[in-house]
Amino acid sequence: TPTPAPPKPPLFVRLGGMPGLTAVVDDFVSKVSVDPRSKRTFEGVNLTRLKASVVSHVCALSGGPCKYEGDPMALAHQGMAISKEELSVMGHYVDQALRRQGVAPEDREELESMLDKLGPEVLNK
Ligand code: HEM
Repeated sequence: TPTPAPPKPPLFVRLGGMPGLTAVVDDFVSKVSVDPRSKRTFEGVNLTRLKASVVSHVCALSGGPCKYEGDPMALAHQGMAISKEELSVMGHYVDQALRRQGVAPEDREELESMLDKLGPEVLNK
């Protein structure tokens, strides 16, 4: 009888656990917060605190051992009027950070499709 495929570890583990995820978030937040096309909303924001909060959010979403205690997405982006372009600039830097960190293509896609689903919650609030 055929051997069943072994279960995949959670996405969090495939992203490299806390060290991998921290490196990815540090990379893309640093880029998106200085790119002239997307830096607008980051003025005066504590990036260290923001990075920690985003790590905890993505960790929880990807099956990691975190509890996200920040604001829900629509509330966190309230009053920012984030545009499609700003979201797509961020998407570009997320993809670049995942590649740089050596995350496998299918795992990259899994995270990116998770983030795509949150787009409507952050856009135009
Ligand atoms: C799917 C897309 C996104 C996700 C999942 C996301 C996630 C988050 C999270 C978890 C926080 C922290 C909230 C808290 O600590 O209470 C946050 C805050 C923030 N996000 Fe996003 N975000 C997204 C898109 C964007 C985009 C496209 C921009 C701008 C280009 C942006 C700008 C900000 C800023 C400036 C803050 C900090 C607000 C503050 O501390 O005053 N976000 N986001």
